[in-house]
Amino acid sequence: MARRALILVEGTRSNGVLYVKAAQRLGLHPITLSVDPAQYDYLAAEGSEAIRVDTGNLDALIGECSRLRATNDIAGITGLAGDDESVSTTVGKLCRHFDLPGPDPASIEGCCDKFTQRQLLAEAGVPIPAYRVAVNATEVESFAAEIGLPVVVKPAVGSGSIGVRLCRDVDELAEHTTYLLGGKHIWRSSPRVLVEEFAQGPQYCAAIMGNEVVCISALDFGPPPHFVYLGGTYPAPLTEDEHGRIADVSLSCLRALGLGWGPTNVELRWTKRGPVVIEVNPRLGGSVQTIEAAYGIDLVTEHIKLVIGEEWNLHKRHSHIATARLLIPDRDGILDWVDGDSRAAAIPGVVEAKLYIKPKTPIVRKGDYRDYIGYVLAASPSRARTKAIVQRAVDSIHWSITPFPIEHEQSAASHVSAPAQVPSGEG
Ligand SMILES: Nc1ncnc2c1ncn2[C@@H]1O[C@H](COP(=O)(O)OP(=O)(O)OP(=O)(O)O)[C@@H](O)[C@H]1O
Repeated sequence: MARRALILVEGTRSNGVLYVKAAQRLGLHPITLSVDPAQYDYLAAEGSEAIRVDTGNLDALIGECSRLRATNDIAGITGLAGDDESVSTTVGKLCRHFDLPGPDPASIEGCCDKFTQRQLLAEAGVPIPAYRVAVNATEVESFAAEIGLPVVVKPAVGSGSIGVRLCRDVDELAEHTTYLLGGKHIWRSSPRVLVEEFAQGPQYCAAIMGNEVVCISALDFGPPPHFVYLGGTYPAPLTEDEHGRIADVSLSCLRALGLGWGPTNVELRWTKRGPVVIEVNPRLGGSVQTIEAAYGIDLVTEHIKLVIGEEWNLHKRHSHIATARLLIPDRDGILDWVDGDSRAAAIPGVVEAKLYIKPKTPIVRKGDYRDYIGYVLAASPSRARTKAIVQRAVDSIHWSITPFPIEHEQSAASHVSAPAQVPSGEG
């Protein structure tokens, strides 16, 4: 009998290995298709099959999957869009081609362009920040003046907070516009920049499967002008009324965007006018392990079940308070040493403590999700206890970074302006 294969198009540093392992647990043979499989360390570490394919090219993917069908029963296909969200649309089309369960590619495409997404949400009356799309510096400047500073300026297509900045005055605005439009930012398509009202208030994220809000978390970010994701807590401390309003707005996004198949993540901020939608992503967020620690639901496994046409089970097995904390280096330079991960992992209540970096690695912070060097996840039945456990774990991890010599420091300084973000860092 042919083995049952799960095709994974591309991967991610956070969720990729979870998909590979969950597929194996479900008795499936995972096969990753990627433009560069070597970028995913877990494939070699797990000995998981990978094939080099131009995943930006639908015909190439169809060709490879057709070839694989000779020796495999393809049970399902799904995509793990890392930096390149167009993968999700291509995967939707690939599923349609092979008549396999998958999301609507047109809805995914609309969602992945932040400007189109804003337009669709605005038409449906979903609360969002004021926004404009600009193609040159003059437009950025005049739209920012129209909206009023501070504004958030970001690429119309992108993820992981790459190129997203808070511009509080005209100098920051000019500097970031030059960064985005002056050749430093890498554009996959013609440059378009969103200029948005800065929606101020605590940030939440609704994790949705199908049309069901599974849970809502509170998210933490590093200091402005960057939006470096620092972690999140499940469930968010919300009243029933606040929870209901966030859930309602999140579900209205699904209707506006034609989503509702598989996982969706809705990020919102609670502002003076209540919940305002920051972004809708048609995929699982990076918090699946935190959700599992809080509720005992493995959303990766449940997503794969949907992808292969099986029934999922979103039943919560328990209800704990789970917090994930990413460790961000406090300065640029060469990492001399780092330790304490096993000490942190041994603390009761710590689910996982990991370091992603080895000594002698140069560190140049970028001001986005790529900056994290470690991770701590803790859970307990009480909010205060979880908070204390996370703090103890973070405090157990130490490192030392020697700044670059002066000539490097000057060139590095142009990428960087974030101060220390994790109090546990050495020095
Ligand atoms: N208009 C805004 N008002 C307030 N905060 C914003 C706004 N736009 C973006 N942000 C902040 O910047 C972060 C990243 O922005 P956004 O989600 O648009 O970018 P992204 O690159 O798609 O990130 P991700 O893939 O993590 O969702 C948001 O999570 C939010 O904290």
